[in-house]
Amino acid sequence: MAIVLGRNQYGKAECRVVRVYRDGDRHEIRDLNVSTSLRGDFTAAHVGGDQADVLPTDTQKNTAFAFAKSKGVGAIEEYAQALAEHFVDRVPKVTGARVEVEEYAWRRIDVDGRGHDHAFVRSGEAVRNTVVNVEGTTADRRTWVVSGVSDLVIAKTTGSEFKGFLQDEYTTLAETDDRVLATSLVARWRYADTNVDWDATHAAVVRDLLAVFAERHSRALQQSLYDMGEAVLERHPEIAEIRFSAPNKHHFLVDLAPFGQENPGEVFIAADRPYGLIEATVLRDDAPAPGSAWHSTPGFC
Ligand SMILES: O=c1[nH]c(=O)c2[nH]c(=O)[nH]c2[nH]1
Repeated sequence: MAIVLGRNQYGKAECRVVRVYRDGDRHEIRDLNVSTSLRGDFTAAHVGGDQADVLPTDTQKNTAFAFAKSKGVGAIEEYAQALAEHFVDRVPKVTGARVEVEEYAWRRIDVDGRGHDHAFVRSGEAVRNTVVNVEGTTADRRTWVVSGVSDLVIAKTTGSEFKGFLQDEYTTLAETDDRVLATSLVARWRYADTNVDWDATHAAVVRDLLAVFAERHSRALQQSLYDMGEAVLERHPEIAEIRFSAPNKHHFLVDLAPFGQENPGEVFIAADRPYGLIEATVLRDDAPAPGSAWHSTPGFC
């Protein structure tokens, strides 16, 4: 029997990069969480502790900050791609790089109807993210971009039912044709290529997800996810597939009868645990193979 090194990668997780643009009085702020991960043949580092081929994670962190200054932060997809290409091109042993970027949104503080020049408030609506995987150097480069959104907390107070489900001796859930449907949506979508207007497409996809959730009657969260995914793929030919992870944030009707009150869908208890966890992928049947697009992105079926 021999013991050998299996799959491995290494990098700096969660570099909190804040880039302020201060070209005039009116500043701009970009707030990122950047994680890098390099892969290749790093056997010598693991088996024997030889660091000769190892670009320290500290250097990877420094590069993330230096690029925020020298290249600026445009769309997070572009910034992540530049970083990933740098590591693959410049570090001899690196054959693949994964760069994940989350972006926290800020908006200007409104003072007398005008957005302040240099004071901001975090807008907590959702977190935009991207994962860029690059393999091979210039002549033989492959790039995969998966972008998405997390913490998109959404609810509808009607237009949702759940009935006709399988029942057995353990079933107690009542059928309903009018319930609150709520989730904290995580969606990630894989682009078919890299020739994309990243900011515009991201905004449009989020708009489409929200509109379908709002307007389409839901027979179950599963159906809502499928409908949302189908709409995104119909409207965005540049997207090959979309994956969802959606906790069903149950809202249970409170029994107010002991207090002599009726409760026609007005007072709910929002339970935080346990929750149903509904996950689904919606894709084109002729979607290009995912390759390394989903490398190290857990939490999706
Ligand atoms: O939308 C739902 N899907 C389910 O699979 C499920 N199961 C459950 O108890 N409630 C719900 N709601």
